[in-house]
Amino acid sequence: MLINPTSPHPGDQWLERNIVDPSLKNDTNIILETKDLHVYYGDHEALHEGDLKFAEHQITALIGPSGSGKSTYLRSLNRMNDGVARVTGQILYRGVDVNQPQIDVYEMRRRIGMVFQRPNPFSKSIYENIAFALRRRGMNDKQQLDEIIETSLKQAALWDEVKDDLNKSALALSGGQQQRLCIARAVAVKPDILLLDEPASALDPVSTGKLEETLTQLKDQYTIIIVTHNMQQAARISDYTAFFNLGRALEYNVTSKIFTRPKVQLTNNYVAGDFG
Ligand SMILES: Nc1ncnc2c1ncn2[C@@H]1O[C@H](COP(=O)(O)OP(=O)(O)OP(=O)(O)O)[C@@H](O)[C@H]1O
Repeated sequence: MLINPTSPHPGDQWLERNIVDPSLKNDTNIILETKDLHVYYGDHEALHEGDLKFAEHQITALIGPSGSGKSTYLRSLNRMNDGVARVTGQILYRGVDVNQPQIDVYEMRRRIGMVFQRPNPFSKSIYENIAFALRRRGMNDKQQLDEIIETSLKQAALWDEVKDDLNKSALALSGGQQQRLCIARAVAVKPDILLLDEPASALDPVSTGKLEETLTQLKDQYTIIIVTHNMQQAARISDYTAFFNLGRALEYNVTSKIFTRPKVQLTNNYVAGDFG
């Protein structure tokens, strides 16, 4: 059955977006879960019906047409929408609702880190870009800082390119290197989850390839949720994919199924490039 992409209620097929992969039905490896999530910008409801579960050490891609609510959803997960949008419903990180008033937002964002669309390094050296957050957390031991900075740059697959000049300005790096530095900065504080909002959209194909390789390696240690417009990228790097349309997560499944045998016609149309 064809679904009208402009209809806010594509009927019973909504039910079919439900999680079907057994690993996601086993709640023991669920690190993050959203329930009955609604997000409003003023009177405009930008997101509704976004019930998703994320398994540990998996990459999940959020795909869908422009304005479908992917970034709104992602930014709600670590409260980046605070002061911008009103969020109702539950966002459970290891069973704890991140919107509870007693939550330490700074600590929560350390555990649920974020990398933005455009690389945003500070106007400081490569070393200081990473040391900054560590010092803020009270770490001042030079040897300890050196070790963590080296490990983080290695995890972000940037170490070999910058190890001989860590005092160089981060702004002198290429766009792709800057984005990997932002990943190094995010992983230095040992998060559990990394949220990435179209991290490759400003990068050339070579840098994009390196970034994808880096993300694939990072999933051994982190749970990754990535918004992308790039279907090939979602298919290449993600284990699970959620298709968003008109403010709802319409279908969610293992990536291979979303791209080869989606249950919802609209998902099929989107991944086939019929609209976007
Ligand atoms: N800061 C904001 N203030 C008001 N409305 C917003 C804001 N951010 C997003 N919106 C609206 O919320 C809806 C969802 O936008 P969102 O950016 O989440 O979609 P998206 O799927 O990420 O789109 P894109 O792929 O273009 O980034 C859109 O109607 C958008 O105009």
